[in-house]
Amino acid sequence: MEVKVKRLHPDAVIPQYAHESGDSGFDLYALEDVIIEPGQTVKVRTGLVFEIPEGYELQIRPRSGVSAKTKLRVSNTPGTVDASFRGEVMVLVDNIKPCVQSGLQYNIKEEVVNWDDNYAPDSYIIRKGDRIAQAVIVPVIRAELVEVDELGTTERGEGGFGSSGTR
Ligand SMILES: O=c1ccn([C@H]2C[C@H](O)[C@@H](COP(=O)(O)OP(=O)(O)OP(=O)(O)O)O2)c(=O)[nH]1
Repeated sequence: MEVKVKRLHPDAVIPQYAHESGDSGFDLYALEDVIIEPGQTVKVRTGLVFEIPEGYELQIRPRSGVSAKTKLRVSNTPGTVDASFRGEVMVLVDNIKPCVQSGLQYNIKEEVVNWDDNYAPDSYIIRKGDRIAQAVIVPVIRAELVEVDELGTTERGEGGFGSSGTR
């Protein structure tokens, strides 16, 4: 399947699947440097516009490495990029690191990059070209939603939210 992608900036990186086959997704690259302070949510530019074929969507998901190594999280995972969307794809990222006033600033490898009172403590810097998230193209079903008075019964019924216990 072919998916058209347009760069809004010459520095935007056209993503590729890392392996010739078998990868579900391709990484999304930050277009520019962004500092994220503790508790902050930022929109990270990719510099890319996609033309997703009708019947599909692009989902933005976290990279496990970034989640395992840092306190950066994709805010709205999975982010939905609609087939009809012709704007720049942005990645919403939260810094959930509690601010302990350490004066340290980290990069996405969780290496300390600054120790300087000019930087907000416990902030992260995402550098231009960092792979901050991944994207997966998935089929979607557009259902016809029909209002009714009665629904079919099931064994589970209304049980949910831990009703079966945790073990
Ligand atoms: O992480 C995301 C999520 C969404 N979008 C873009 C593509 C998507 O098609 C559009 C709208 O997203 P969504 O439907 O999640 O936003 P909404 O809050 O429901 O706003 P809208 O009223 O614009 O649909 O924003 C992104 O670039 N990144």
